[in-house]
Amino acid sequence: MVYHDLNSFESINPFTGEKYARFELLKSSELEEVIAKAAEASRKWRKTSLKERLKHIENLAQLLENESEHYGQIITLEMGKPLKEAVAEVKKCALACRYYIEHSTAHLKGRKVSLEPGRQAEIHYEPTGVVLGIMPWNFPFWQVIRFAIPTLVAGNTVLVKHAPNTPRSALMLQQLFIRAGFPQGVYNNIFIHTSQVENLIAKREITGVSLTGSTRAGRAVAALAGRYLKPSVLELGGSNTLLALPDANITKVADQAVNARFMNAGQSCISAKRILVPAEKYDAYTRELTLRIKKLKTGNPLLADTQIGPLARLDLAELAERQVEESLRAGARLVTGGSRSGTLFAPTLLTDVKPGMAAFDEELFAPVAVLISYRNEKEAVNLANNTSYGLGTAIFTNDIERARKLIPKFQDGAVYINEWIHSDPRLPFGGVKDSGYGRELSKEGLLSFVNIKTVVVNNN
Ligand SMILES: O=CCCCC(=O)O
Repeated sequence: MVYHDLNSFESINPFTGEKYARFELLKSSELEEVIAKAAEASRKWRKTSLKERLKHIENLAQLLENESEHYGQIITLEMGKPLKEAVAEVKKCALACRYYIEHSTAHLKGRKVSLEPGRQAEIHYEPTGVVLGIMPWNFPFWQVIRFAIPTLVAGNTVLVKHAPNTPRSALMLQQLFIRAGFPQGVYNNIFIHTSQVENLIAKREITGVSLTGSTRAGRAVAALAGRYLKPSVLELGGSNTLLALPDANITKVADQAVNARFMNAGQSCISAKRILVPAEKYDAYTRELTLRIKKLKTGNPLLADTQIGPLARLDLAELAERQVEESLRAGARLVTGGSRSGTLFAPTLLTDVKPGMAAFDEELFAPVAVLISYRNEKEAVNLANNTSYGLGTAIFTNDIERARKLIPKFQDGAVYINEWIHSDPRLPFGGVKDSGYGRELSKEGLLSFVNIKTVVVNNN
């Protein structure tokens, strides 16, 4: 197995190690040309009607729906998620397009406010210009679409800096936008090094930046956005809690916890990284989870029955291994898994995990379930909030009213009751604390990069 060179854009199959392609970084002069084209395109694109913009989004939705298998293969070969999940990811991109086709007119309508007789106010939503998206590899189509579609619908153009290990997905997305008929310069893939990002954010043409990625990257981008006064949206790491209340159905929770933790081999910000169960049911949960985790089929992500593919890069597998080993040394117990062959990480269950251990304190981006016990509700809430992250908590119980009372206690961007947390184009998505700020998707995502213009008309 080979390491990715993260200073370049390299497509390597994480299951076989086969190198597909390596792409040159844009030279400064080439990047200047792209920025100029995006700015020129933005002057025209902002004047097109919403209907015209949505026509292109409709074309894109159709391409994504009709060719989901093809693009799913590209994702799987490049970052290793099981083909079934990759195809579902592409289909979800089409769903996001369809959500905005249906709702953008209402969301962008603005509103009127009557002030005094003869005085009226209006709130207009206007595009801002060219918005930069810095996107990750774990959902290489979905995260880009989640940023780009609302941003384009609002009348902006975009530059997209994708992750260095998913350049083929990046190029396929660029092609898709061209095939869907978007004018030249509206959607721009840029292969640039992180060191080029500051100059880009500093440019007058760049009017905002959206980053999905690590908290470390978020801090760096937020500092630049602050220095150059550009609005930013940050969707960063997470350490979501899945909390089973004492009355919850153990089988149902175990099924959902395994889905919530092992999807995409655990490489998701919203994955259930800490499973909290009552102390008196700890052994039962350990048994039920172990049964399910042992059955997970690991291997070639192209095969229909594979549930856990390789991790996307060798260095990520090594990092996860280090986190598991450190947790074991600190007193956690390994119930199953724990081993690795190259990028293939065995589905793992750690129990007896406590604050202070890597498996509790750090984001574990791997197929590792972490089981924690609590003695009472207060302790459960404290444990859930005992993290720097704040994306989401899922509560399982038959007592919805009891769960409702807990909602304000969680320092999170989302609380789901009796469902594992996943994003949905109809709902705002984002976090608090080290998980970032701002929201994507739904109406809030559409308004992330608009100028909210207040207009007052005085007829007196
Ligand atoms: O790493 C973040 C994953 C987000 C996945 C989703 O939007 O469902």
